[in-house]
Amino acid sequence: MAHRFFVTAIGTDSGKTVFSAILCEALKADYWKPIQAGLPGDTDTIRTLVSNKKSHFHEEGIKLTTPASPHAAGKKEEVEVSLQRIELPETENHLVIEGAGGVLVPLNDDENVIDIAIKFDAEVIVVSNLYLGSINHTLLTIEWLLKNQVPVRGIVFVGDPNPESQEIILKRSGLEELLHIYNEEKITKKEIKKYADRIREKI
Ligand SMILES: Nc1ncnc2c1ncn2[C@@H]1O[C@H](COP(=O)(O)OP(=O)(O)OP(=O)(O)O)[C@@H](O)[C@H]1O
Ligand SMILES: C[C@H](N)[C@H](N)CCCCCC(=O)O
Ligand SMILES: [Mg+2]
Repeated sequence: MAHRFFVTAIGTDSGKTVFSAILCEALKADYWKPIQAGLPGDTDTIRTLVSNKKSHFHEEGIKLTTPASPHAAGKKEEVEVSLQRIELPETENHLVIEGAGGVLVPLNDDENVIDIAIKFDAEVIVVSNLYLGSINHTLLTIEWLLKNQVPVRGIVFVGDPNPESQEIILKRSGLEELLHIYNEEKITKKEIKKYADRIREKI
């Protein structure tokens, strides 16, 4: 059966696109960014990072150029941002869907980015950066997801190892660590392939 994953994080600029590239490479999966706010778009970045020839990069659902929360970017550009306007691309392949920012980033007055994962029955993967303060951000994100019955596949840590933080997050959440992405000097196709080899057997 084809997997459908939704990659979220505990904030913005956290490594969702990098991890999405890794997951696409590991599964030769398709990629889709349902709401893009800001340039360059993540889909173009993913194209430069994925090496396999099977992955297909679908057109973004809603494209905004303003680097802001989708609700604000939509208002500024006079574009309607709503769940109803976002349609799943057709594919038989595994699909990696990348959110925008974190779970409760608003699309509009009533809807949030995470509603996209719920609408399309995707399993959520949480990218958790390791910085002072990240325990709270990570556990709040996971608690919200689990209390709202959103299926969470696991956690991906990004950054310098912090065993105390990682252990307590895993223990309190009961979730599995799927991958640890270290701080790399540069993110290129080579690093993406290296991490794809590590996550392949876990997913
Ligand atoms: N492990 C890493 N090592 C070094 N640089 C990284 C790593 N992970 C991410 N980066 C860099 O950090 C920046 C932000 O990462 P990325 O674009 O993946 O974040 P994002 O969560 O997708 O952001 P957005 O919310 O805008 O979609 C990028 O320039 C990326 O190359
Ligand atoms: C511009 C940025 N890179 C993302 N596309 C959107 C992030 C929205 C974050 C909103 C917030 O949580 O304050
Ligand atoms: Mg991104």
